[in-house]
This record gives sequence, C-alpha cells and structure tokens, in this order.
Amino acid sequence: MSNDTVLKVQGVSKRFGGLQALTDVGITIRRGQVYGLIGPNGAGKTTFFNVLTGLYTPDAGSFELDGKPYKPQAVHQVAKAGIARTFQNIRLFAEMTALENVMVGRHVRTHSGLFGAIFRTRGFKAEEDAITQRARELLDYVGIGKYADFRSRTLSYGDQRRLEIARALATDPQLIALDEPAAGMNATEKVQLRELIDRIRKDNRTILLIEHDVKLVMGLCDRVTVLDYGKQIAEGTPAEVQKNPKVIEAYLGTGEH
Ligand SMILES: Nc1ncnc2c1ncn2[C@@H]1O[C@H](COP(=O)(O)OP(=O)(O)OP(=O)(O)O)[C@@H](O)[C@H]1O
Repeated sequence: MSNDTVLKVQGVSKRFGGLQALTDVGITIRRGQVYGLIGPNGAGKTTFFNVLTGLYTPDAGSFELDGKPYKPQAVHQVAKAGIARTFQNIRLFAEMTALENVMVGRHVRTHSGLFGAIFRTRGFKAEEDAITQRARELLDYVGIGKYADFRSRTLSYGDQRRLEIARALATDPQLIALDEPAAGMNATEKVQLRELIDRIRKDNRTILLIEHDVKLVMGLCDRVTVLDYGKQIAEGTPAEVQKNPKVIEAYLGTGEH
C-alpha cells in the first residue's frame, strides 16, 4: 500500500438477521481526497460508517489506516486510531458551550487523564490551557468563533453542524467521516459548508462523506462509491459514476436524485 493511502477497506459484509446490509464492500481513500459514499435510502451507507467507526461489528472485512492494520472497536479507540466522525442526527452536548464541546473532542489526544482532571495537577492545567486555545482556533476555523461561549443548543442548525466538524477536527484525525453534513441546511449554509470542506481538504486532511445532495457530492468529491442494496455498484470519479447505467437505474428506481 502506498504511503499516501489513508484508508483501505476490503470485503466488508454486514448482516442484520435476514437482511444483508453490506456485501463485500471495499474502498481506498488517498490523503487529501474527499471521498463520497452515495446511494438511495437504505443502501447501507450509514451501516458502512457504523462498521468503520466501531458501532457495528462486521461479519467480514479488513481495514488499514495509514498503512497499519486497524480494527474498529470502541468509539473512543477509533478516535485514538485516527478516525473522527459526525452523525446524521447531530450529537452535541446540548447544555455545554460550543467551546466545551470542542474541548471534549480534544481530550482524546491528552495525557493527564482522569487523575489530572480530578486533582487538577499542574500538568493538567497547562494541558487544559492548550486545549482551550486549540478549541478556540478550531471554532474560528469553522467560522463560529463568536459563539464559543454559547450553549450548543442555542446555535442554528447549520452552526451546530459546523461545531460537530470542529469537534471532529479536534481529535487531529487521519480521516474525517461526515454523515450527511448538508442535511437540513439552506442554500446559503450549503455553500458555506462546501467552502469549509474545501478548506479542510486544502489543509491536507482526508474526508469520507455520506451525502444525499448529489450536486454537492459531485462538485466536491475526488472519487465516489455508489451503494445499492448493500452492494457497490460503481466506483470512480464523479463524472464516471454519473454516466454509469447501474447508477442511473438505482436512482431512477427509487425516484431519488
Ligand atoms: N441496527 C440495525 N438493525 C437492523 N437493520 C438495520 C440496522 N441498521 C440498518 N439496518 C438496515 O440496513 C439497511 C441499510 O441501512 P442504512 O441505514 O445503512 O442505509 P443508508 O444508506 O444509510 O440509508 P439512509 O440514506 O436512509 O440513511 C436498511 O435496510 C436498514 O433498515
């Protein structure tokens, strides 16, 4: 595997009772790419994300992250290994401030641990200051610095999604997995989101994106995989995938676009 491959997934299958949600799915994502995962409702996109981030155990499949074997297990370990994600249904700590939400993400990379937090050791204090500063920088980076001290539930929907991205970035991930980041956004928010994702990519981060907004996916992604009924029916550049008859049929078949 060449050095610039961030994630290599092979042969992932997952069954729920009688339903085969994923069949032999594999993707390779290179550093700095925005990689799209698309498909009609129920195609298996979220299941793939959940397998990748340790929420579901796959029935089969192998994973490599940054050239090393990677076994998605507990969510905390996944973040430590270098994958951060956002969720289709925003999962912020509603009563915590925006800043605190990002600081929670950052704690994945700290060393003082619970002991330091409880006894407020000197090392803990210095680390906490650094975390606060970094969290503020990240809020500025995603464009919501002015809301640092607002409770997250008071932020607009679009801003909450940005906050989730800031929290994901706080773990210094090799790969950021965004689960429908544009869901529920208005046109202006979508443009801003696009700019933000572009900026994250330019900063040499790697992004895996599930998104229903095909226009956004086609405009942003370097490569795309299309799932349908848990099977990978196409893989390639957006231009290649758009022309693929299987893809056209899958989308027309469900009336989605
Ligand atoms: N925990 C679960 N138990 C049983 N079935 C599940 C579970 N999670 C997902 N499924 C089923 O697996 C299939 C794939 O679902 P999944 O949520 O991965 O699709 P999706 O492509 O993310 O769809 P959407 O675009 O609607 O979010 C669906 O038929 C779904 O009902």
